[in-house]
Amino acid sequence: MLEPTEATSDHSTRLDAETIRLAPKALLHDHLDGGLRPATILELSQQVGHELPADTVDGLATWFAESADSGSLVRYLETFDHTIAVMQTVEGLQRVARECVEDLSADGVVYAEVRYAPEQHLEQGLSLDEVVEAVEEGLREGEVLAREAGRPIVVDTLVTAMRHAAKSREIAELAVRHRERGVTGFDIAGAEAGFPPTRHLDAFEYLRRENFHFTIHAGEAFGLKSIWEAIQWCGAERLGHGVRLVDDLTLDGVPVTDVGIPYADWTPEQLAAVQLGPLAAYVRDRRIPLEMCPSSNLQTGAAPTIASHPITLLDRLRFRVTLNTDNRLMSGTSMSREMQLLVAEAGWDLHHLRRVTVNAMKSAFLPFDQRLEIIENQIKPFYDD
Ligand SMILES: O=c1[nH]cnc2c1ncn2[C@@H]1O[C@H](CO)[C@@H](O)[C@H]1O
Ligand SMILES: [Zn+2]
Repeated sequence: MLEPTEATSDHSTRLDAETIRLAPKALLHDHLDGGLRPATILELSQQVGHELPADTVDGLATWFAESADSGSLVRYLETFDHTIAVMQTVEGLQRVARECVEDLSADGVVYAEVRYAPEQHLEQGLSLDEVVEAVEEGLREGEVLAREAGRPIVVDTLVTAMRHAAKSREIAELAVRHRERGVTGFDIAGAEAGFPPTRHLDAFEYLRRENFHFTIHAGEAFGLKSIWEAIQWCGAERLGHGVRLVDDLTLDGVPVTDVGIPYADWTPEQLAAVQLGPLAAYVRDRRIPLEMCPSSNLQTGAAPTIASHPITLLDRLRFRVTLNTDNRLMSGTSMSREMQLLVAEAGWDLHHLRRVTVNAMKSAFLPFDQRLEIIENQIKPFYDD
């Protein structure tokens, strides 16, 4: 039987906003082109002559959050036109990457894998390799600044191919070419419905032969079939989102999403009685990491509220859940904010935050010895204090 999760009063009383901000965090799913500072978009857009839907920092931040809040993944993705437009030069890419590292480190993130699709940054003549080199250069600058500020952080990249395009094999080769220079993995992203991951089998087979790591966005805007294909056909090591995995769970024959009790209030007996379908059982048995992004899912309609977001049920059922931001700009969020939301609305405490943090670090594409070092030297000393 599963052990109930104890909420210790000691932990909950300590969980003010500042404690959460200081807590070391590991982030596996964050889009570089979804995390720009509004002020930077404004400045860069003037330099490159790109017209924006708002002309003040606050106006722009509001425009992104509201436009992304459409309930549809396809419309959510349209907002990226305005970030990608200012990421077409070496200077633009370097600056965005550097600021990304500074912002994550200021939020207490000690390890991050940031992803982006190089094929979307070729409009002004850069080559795919030049795009990757510019981003890596900006990240290294950011790491130096963060270290100088006393907040060390390691940031690697996942190179993404767009699932509607037909470039995944070329992009996979690009990722492998830069494996010694900060690229630790590969991903596919973009509209999910109509673009199954099996369209990109060639890329995944190549990556496996290269002993390279990859994750796949699956089970966000489309259901179990997408998750099944990502794992069983493509061989994904992790799942981007994976929220729809709850469609494979029932309690007394009722889909868990129809039970109508906030997940934080489920009793140990109810949790123990949840029935896992074969795919969900496989994912839990194999400890396949789920890169979950609560706020993003509310915006795209993949989950209704924080309290009823599957992350809480899947965590209590001991799936290997990780907590992520997805797109900090579009969701107006940060790792601290995602943690605060779960604490305020879904019954999470420091014990759960520690678990998702250690899970993320265990699931990172960073080499094992470096993962252990971060867990032992940065994560455990804080959470076990
Ligand atoms: O939640 C998401 N689901 C699917 N695709 C996404 C999501 N967020 C961002 N992107 C897509 O990934 C590209 C590379 O970073 C972005 O340009 C966006 O189109
Ligand atoms: Zn994503």
